[in-house]
Amino acid sequence: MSCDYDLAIIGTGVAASTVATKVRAAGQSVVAIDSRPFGGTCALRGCDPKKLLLAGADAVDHAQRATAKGVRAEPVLDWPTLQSARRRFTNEMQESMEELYESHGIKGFHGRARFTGTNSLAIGDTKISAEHILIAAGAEPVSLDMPGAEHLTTSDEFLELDRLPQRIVLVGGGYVAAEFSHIAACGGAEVTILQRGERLLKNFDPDLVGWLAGKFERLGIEVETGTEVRSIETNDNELVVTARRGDRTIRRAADLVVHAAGRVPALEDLNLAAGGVDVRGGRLVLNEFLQSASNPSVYAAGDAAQMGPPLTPVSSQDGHVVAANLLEGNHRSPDYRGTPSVAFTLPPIAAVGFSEAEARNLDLAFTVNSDLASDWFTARQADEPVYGYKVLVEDETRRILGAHLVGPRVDEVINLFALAIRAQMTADQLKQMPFAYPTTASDIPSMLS
Ligand SMILES: Cc1cc2nc3c(=O)[nH]c(=O)nc-3n(C[C@H](O)[C@H](O)[C@H](O)COP(=O)(O)OP(=O)(O)OC[C@H]3O[C@@H](n4cnc5c(N)ncnc54)[C@H](O)[C@@H]3O)c2cc1C
Ligand SMILES: NC(=O)c1ccc[n+]([C@@H]2O[C@H](COP(=O)([O-])OP(=O)(O)OC[C@H]3O[C@@H](n4cnc5c(N)ncnc54)[C@H](O)[C@@H]3O)[C@@H](O)[C@H]2O)c1
Repeated sequence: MSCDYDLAIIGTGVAASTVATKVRAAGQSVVAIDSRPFGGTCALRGCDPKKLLLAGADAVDHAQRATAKGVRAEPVLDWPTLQSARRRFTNEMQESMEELYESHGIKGFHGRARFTGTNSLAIGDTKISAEHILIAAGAEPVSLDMPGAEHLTTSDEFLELDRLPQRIVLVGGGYVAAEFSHIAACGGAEVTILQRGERLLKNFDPDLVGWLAGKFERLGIEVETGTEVRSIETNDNELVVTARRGDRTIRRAADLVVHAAGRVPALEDLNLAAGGVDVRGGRLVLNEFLQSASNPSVYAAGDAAQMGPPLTPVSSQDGHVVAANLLEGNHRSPDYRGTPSVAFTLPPIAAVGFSEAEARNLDLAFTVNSDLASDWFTARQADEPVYGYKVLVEDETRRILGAHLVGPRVDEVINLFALAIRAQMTADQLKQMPFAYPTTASDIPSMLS
């Protein structure tokens, strides 16, 4: 049976566009389907718009820290102006993504896709068939089974707020809560984080997160850990959040309650059973080639596949892997080693490679170089006392096993450690690098002694 297209792709985010452009460039016919404007989460509702809002927050934070350098005026974040800048960027991004698909000769459909057979999809009343189907549908906020969950504001909605409400509660204490709390606090809001876990930012080193906690305090952010949100009620013009901490009940009144409690693969309405695509525990069952174990015509990539952490560089790598496997037969598997991750707090916190706990669990023999470096030049010139590092160096090989950083510009410096890990460089080779001075990177040799 001949199909309408060689490849049909559900989604138009980083994973989807990587595969679409490569497969189309090889001469195959490709159709991409998205129920929202083309471009996906990172460009339109995640990394980029968030970092634009953070740029405003960062300027306010820096000016507040720089009084000792003669900065005098009390900075104010004008939220509507900041949002106009964000909106301009997002609108341009949407347009350029639509153009990208068109200019590559990739057919685009706007609508919700669902499987109707092993090689077929329906988008509303339109039916299409394809030799291969890629699920690159991303992730969505995990549904919270509690009374009043309908009052939660999603991260998508937070990033588009026309007005910043005065009292904001964030449910959860991971990436979204940490980043949004710093944006909102610098915008003048009173912010509370209610986190079920025992600490904030579980994907980052606990000592460094402890050092960063001082900054949450300085920004006036209330952080309650070990606290599970149980319900949200409306009371006149406000929301009341009820949470449990051990046997204590905590209540907070708020104007806005934000969902920051995690995201799961967006698989729910894909009708995967009709496509013969197996799912176990809310995740697609995939082989090492990112191919469905039950339907060889189907591949998955990015947040929808969740083979690696749900981050943009992982979606991009998955895209390259799937494109290679589609074009040359199954031969490539993703290798997520040395993928850096950053939570863009003020200052940022970053990690790459093994955590100290992971390295100990693996019984590796290694040396830990770690310090709170508030008195180093980097911290002093930036007026930011939150500056510290933890670098793990394997004893026998002297290779970098993991690097963990918090402080000014570590979101850039972590990429150098990622490069060292991917290239299997030794600590001694890295120490001999002539880094430009004075930069945060020029501290690297001192982190390796
Ligand atoms: C607030 C926020 C901030 C983030 N910040 C960062 C960051 O700083 N750095 C980082 O590395 N990562 C960040 N991430 C994570 C990053 O955005 C994702 O890992 C990445 O965008 C996933 O890309 P993807 O291509 O897998 O899916 P997506 O970009 O999510 O694309 C999936 C697309 O599929 C569409 N879709 C879903 N179901 C269907 C259907 N049935 N029919 C049609 N279309 C459908 C969706 O509309 C969506 O456009 C952030 C995430 C969020 C939410
Ligand atoms: N800078 C970045 O790279 C970045 C930024 C934002 C989001 N993201 C991606 O998006 C994903 C989702 O981010 P996120 O921050 O929503 O999730 P997360 O998984 O980072 O954190 C969610 C937290 O919510 C807590 N939680 C769950 N239910 C709760 C409840 N009822 N009450 C209180 N706490 C509760 C959990 O204990 C968990 O610690 C992340 O996994 C990340 O990969 C990345």
